[in-house]
Amino acid sequence: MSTLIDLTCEGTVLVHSDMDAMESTCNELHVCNSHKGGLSDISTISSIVSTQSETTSNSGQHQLKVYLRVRPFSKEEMSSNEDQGCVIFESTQTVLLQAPRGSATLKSSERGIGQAMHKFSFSQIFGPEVDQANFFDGTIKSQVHDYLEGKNALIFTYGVTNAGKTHTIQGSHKDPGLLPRALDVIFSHIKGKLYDQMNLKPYLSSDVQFLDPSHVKLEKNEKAALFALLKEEDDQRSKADGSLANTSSSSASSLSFSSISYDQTVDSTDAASEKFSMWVSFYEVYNEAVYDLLQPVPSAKNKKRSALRVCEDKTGNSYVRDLKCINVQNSEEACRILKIGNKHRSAASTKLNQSSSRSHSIFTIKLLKIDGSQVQRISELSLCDLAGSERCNKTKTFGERLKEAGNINNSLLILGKCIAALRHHHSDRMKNNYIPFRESKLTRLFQSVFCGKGRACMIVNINQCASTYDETLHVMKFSAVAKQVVQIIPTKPLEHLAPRLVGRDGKPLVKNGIIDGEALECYLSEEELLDEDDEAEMSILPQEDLLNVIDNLKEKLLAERRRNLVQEIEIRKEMGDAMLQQLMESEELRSRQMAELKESYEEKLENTFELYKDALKDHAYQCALERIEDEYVHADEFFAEQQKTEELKRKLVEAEHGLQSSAPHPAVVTMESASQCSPEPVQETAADFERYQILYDAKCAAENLCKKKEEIINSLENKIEELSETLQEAGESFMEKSAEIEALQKSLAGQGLEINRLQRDLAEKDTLVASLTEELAKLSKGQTNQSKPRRGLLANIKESVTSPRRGPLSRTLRKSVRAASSSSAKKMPFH
Ligand SMILES: Nc1ncnc2c1ncn2[C@@H]1O[C@H](COP(=O)(O)OP(=O)(O)OP(=O)(O)O)[C@@H](O)[C@H]1O
Repeated sequence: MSTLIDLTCEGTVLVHSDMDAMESTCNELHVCNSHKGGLSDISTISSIVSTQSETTSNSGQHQLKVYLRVRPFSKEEMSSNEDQGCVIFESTQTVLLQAPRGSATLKSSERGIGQAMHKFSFSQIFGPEVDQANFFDGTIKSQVHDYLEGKNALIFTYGVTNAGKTHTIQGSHKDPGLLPRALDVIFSHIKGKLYDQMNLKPYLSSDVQFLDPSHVKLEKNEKAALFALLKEEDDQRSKADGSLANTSSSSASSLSFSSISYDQTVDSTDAASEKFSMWVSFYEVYNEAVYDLLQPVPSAKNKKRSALRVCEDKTGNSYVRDLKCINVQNSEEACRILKIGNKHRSAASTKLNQSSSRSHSIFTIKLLKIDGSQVQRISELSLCDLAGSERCNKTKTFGERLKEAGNINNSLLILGKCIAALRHHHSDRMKNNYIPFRESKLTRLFQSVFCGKGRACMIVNINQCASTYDETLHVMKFSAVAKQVVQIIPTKPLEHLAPRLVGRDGKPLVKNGIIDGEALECYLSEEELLDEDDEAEMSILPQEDLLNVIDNLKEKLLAERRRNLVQEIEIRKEMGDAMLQQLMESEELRSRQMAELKESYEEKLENTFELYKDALKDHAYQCALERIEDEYVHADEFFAEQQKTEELKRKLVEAEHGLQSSAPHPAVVTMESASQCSPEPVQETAADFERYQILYDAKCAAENLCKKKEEIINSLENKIEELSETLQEAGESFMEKSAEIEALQKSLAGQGLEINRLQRDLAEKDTLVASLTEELAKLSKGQTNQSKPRRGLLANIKESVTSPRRGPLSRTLRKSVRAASSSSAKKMPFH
């Protein structure tokens, strides 16, 4: 019976002090479950998570909302037997995953590693029957309302390729997804309150720039050029296709809002003088580079798109430098922007999805609330369609696709690490928990939201296909961790979150309500800001504190190294076991094959021998039969004839005797001599003569018959002689065949010897495997015993800190620590 693993908040809570929680095996989880009561940290986290409401609490803590969307099977999937009941809906919040036949999960569970069934819980689960409208209502609609009230939000989809992420975010012409629906709600709210000028534009992460008329003109031209580009491309396409229909590979390329009705349910308390200005941008993170999707793609083939830089402003919030931000006046314009961006998005056809998004795309909507000439607030809503989280083998990725997959996996790995670290962050804030936001572009862009600038919400997309079960399980484990993230959002907006009005040069225009001509150089480039900040941070710390920091880091590094070592040992052990198992299996297979081969050869040889023997017998028999048939005389007839001949011979002898005793010769007896004799003897002599004559004739006939019979006997004797010759020939050929058989038997014996030799080889290989295993065990033992810390990087750092005479301390220290932490982080594989 399969054991169930509970990944719900109420059941097991994943407990990992490190960031490799994504790699939690089912075994570990199962252990957690069975020792629930024994681990204090489990119950602590569990109580925080389970008692805390998912909605806003008084303390401003929000559990990250994680929604699950299960897409329906396609016709092709149904016909290829993908439906094997892998996903079982338990309730609107819990779902069971059952490993199908042939999946790696099932195979592992059969070997005693992990379980075949897993239970997961979500904020809400949406089955295949849920349409786009209901999905929007049940997920981000309330967040869009909050956004209209000035709260920032980030919505991102996560899942393997072909799971329905793009469908969820963008949807199709007939069935629009979250983004068009969110735009609809926003525009219905600001309808009639649109700020129709373009002179107030979002600047950096959360400020507003005042544009003079010449720049407003530039903005207008840029927007017109962008829409003209779309028209041009559409015209070209329709010329090529011969139709006006847009047949872009992206499902959302032909979006429109025709099927959405404006939602008027948002209560508006805004004053009549209040206006709204809306600006959108659309960009992608592809192969760890950021590209503006609203930037025309260079037509020349050898010309590359120019990548944009991710920078941070004074408040530490990330923004994409030089990203186009377009003012939109209605939903149709926003839709056209989305359409343009989709055309430039990096998509490719993979084995699993005809049009697979190979990048993370982010559509950002910035809403400015303007009262008179004052910008009261700026809020930001971002919808991120992450690239598929699949591993390379499933998608049959090679070359450029493989590089993409590597980058996709890496950024998702960092996202996973950040989420795993954030999970403990709310309860562990004072412990200076390191969250590796800076390790990927994607997480740098998400950082400010995860750190309290707004609310994040994750949508997990899965399909129910048996063939992608293992990947889906991985996604679900990721989401189980994400669900435990608690965001702390200040109930009152921080001072620095209020937008500042700046000029074209980025200098603040208003100070205490008055435009300040003495602008400050406060928005520096990323490097400048970072270097200076870090220098300051390090140099102002007293030496003692620095030593404490070093000790702390050293401890972390040691813990990291220990964990890596344990992981490595486990991997090595697993590999060794797998190798051994494989060798044993192949040996068994080979010896079985040998035995079968031997048996089949013997059988074949025996059959051939029997065949030869039978053929020989048959041949001899046939020859004999043919000859006998030609000359066949029945034995009875032969004996009867022989008897007759004997009888005649005997009669002849008797007649001859009779003749010799009565007269000299019947032929010389004359009539005179006959008349001289008494009448009685004369009569007797005539009768005798007649009798003798008859006997003589009979004798002659018998002699003829005998002659004939003798001839027959002679011919029979000849035949017998021939037959014995044939028999002799057959005997000789039999001898030849026997010799052949003997040779075959000898070759069989030779093969037997070869088999013995192979078996000896196998025995040698066995010994080799045993010695390798022993070596592996020794190696593992050696590594475990290698606890003695080496005098490494941190010791040197520490020494350099304690020594006052050493050079520029802070820079060296920072670089070393960065290098150490990045190298240790690199050692931790996500997948
Ligand atoms: N809820 C749904 N109802 C009906 N069809 C769906 C649903 N979700 C997805 N699909 C269909 O499934 C296919 C794959 O979806 P989609 O392209 O959105 O996947 P994806 O996860 O974005 O893939 P990738 O990561 O490769 O871009 C599409 O044909 C889409 O129309």
